Amino acid sequence: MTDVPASRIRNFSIVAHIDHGKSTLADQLLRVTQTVSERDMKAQYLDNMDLERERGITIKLQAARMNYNAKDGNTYVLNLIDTPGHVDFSYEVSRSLVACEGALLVVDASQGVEAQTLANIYLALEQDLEIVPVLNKIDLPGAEPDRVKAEVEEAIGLDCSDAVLASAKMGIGIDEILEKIVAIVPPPADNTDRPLRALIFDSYYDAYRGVIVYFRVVDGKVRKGDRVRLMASKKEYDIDELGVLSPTQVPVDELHAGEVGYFAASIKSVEDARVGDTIALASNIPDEPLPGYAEAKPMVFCGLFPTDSEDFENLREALDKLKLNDAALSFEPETSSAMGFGFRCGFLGLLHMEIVQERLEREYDLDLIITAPSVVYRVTLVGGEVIEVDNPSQLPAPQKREQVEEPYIRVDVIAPETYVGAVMELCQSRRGDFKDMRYFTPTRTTIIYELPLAEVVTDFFDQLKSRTRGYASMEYQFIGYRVNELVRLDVMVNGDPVDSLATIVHRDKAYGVGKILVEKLKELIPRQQFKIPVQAAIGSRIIASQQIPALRKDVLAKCYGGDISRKKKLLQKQAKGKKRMKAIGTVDVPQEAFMAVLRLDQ
Ligand SMILES: Nc1nc2c(ncn2[C@@H]2O[C@H](COP(=O)(O)OP(=O)(O)OP(=O)(O)O)[C@@H](O)[C@H]2O)c(=O)[nH]1
Repeated sequence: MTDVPASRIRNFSIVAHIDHGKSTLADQLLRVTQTVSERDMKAQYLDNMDLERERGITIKLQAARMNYNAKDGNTYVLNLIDTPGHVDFSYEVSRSLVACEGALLVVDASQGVEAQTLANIYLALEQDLEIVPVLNKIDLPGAEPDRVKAEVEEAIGLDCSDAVLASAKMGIGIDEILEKIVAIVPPPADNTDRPLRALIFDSYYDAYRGVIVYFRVVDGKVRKGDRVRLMASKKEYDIDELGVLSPTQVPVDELHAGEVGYFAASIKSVEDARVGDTIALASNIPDEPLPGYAEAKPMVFCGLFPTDSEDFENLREALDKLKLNDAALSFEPETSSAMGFGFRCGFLGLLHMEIVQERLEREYDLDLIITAPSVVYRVTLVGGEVIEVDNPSQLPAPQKREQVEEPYIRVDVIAPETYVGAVMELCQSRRGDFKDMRYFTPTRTTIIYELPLAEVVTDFFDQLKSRTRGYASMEYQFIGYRVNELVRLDVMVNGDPVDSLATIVHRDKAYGVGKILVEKLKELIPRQQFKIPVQAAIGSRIIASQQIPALRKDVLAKCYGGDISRKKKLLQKQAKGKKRMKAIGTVDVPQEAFMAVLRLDQ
């Protein structure tokens, strides 16, 4: 199985915007090459996590090896390396692209170029990959292949005269795609004589065999039983099992330069075999690792607290388990005066955060209070020391600090031109700096802004979607830290400061935010037997205040007459609120209150 010459190997990935049909096309390739029998063919074979399937997004990338009998009479080994499609994971996207020589660019012929089409294709072009353009969904009545071809040419500068017109759903154009892969994607360089260097492009934790490492051999060869060194982590292991992915794991004895496969070596956690690391032979370590290893750094943090403090240990266990399989997740214990014991967790981005939260609740049955996400601030203290603050309540007092810097991102929004005004208004209101706007067709534009990440981790994406009726797509990229006039806004409930409600805001926005925040909290915190003051403060200065009136005997009394639907709504609201509450002093505060700061526009 491994005696294929490099000239008969093609390594490629598929890049596409979400929903443009990447998984459906991958299924078809597996089907047509008979890699997976019709009987075993589950829909969307490559997306095998439940959560992924439900959300219809690809999170973990995977690989599949296919044998293709081409029209030239030769059999080729095609390695498909699946790339995750979402913005949070662009680091993983670029790792998997490094493992390839070419990429299929899949664009929905009824939709056209979207933000992630552009972001992913730029990553591919940066790696000098050969691109095979594919216009998918040509079976749809709304498909406009000629218009979309022109769009791709204009936006990316890629010749589309030869683009494949395909329908992954109907199985149209699949043979043509396979032939194009053989013709256009270059074979890997035959570097089998060099010392082993292989790139890890994915890994996952298996309870029985330890971490399964997916890799591409760039130089040299690797055999079962070899002792390997992971160059970044400097750890060494003996390979217990080596194999290829077709797409189930099939053991082999040896893999050489250009091939893609997996190994197991009783590695305890994915942290020890991180994506992007270089595998070498312990007995023959090359001078340089493969380029480009960078640790994925958490950008967004939030607090996770069990509603029932008895669940703290269960939460720790659950996080430990998730961490085995997710090197990018970070967490450490956090003690909050208001919330008790919990964990401060770091994520690559918002989607990553949502997925982890959902898993904890779903797979581990934990009832959690989640605090509003925060970015990492860089604070220079008086005296020059620089510290990182990922928890607003820990921002040192003004007299102790010299300056505060916050992370900035570049956001590329693609939208029909009718929504340009709406997009710009949103970005302006989030402290954005306008950078550029470009029409790539008479009716579609890219709008580029630089924005503080903190303004985007709130409800930016939801707002963008609702203000453009779902027609805009976006992509973001971290560009560095900038100094700003930032202050900490504290919140007091019934006179007690609630550290988990503290937030960092721009000085110019502090009054507005404080005012709306206390109004929101007044709505969200259920009435109790006594009056509850809710206040927002900067330092010792109260800048806004509201009072939650004491409970009347019958909460439904205020619903006049027979307005049953309003009554129902109120009861539902109460039932929902009851589910997740945290007692802060004598006041029960519901989950929604901790997220109130994110929804100030509504
Ligand atoms: N009509 C039509 N629908 C298609 C075609 N290809 C895919 N679809 C549908 O488009 C939707 C999205 O397809 P997927 O293959 O899940 O898209 P994807 O790009 O893998 O999405 P992510 O995994 O989220 O990145 C599904 O409902 C598919 O059935 C096609 O050629 N024609």
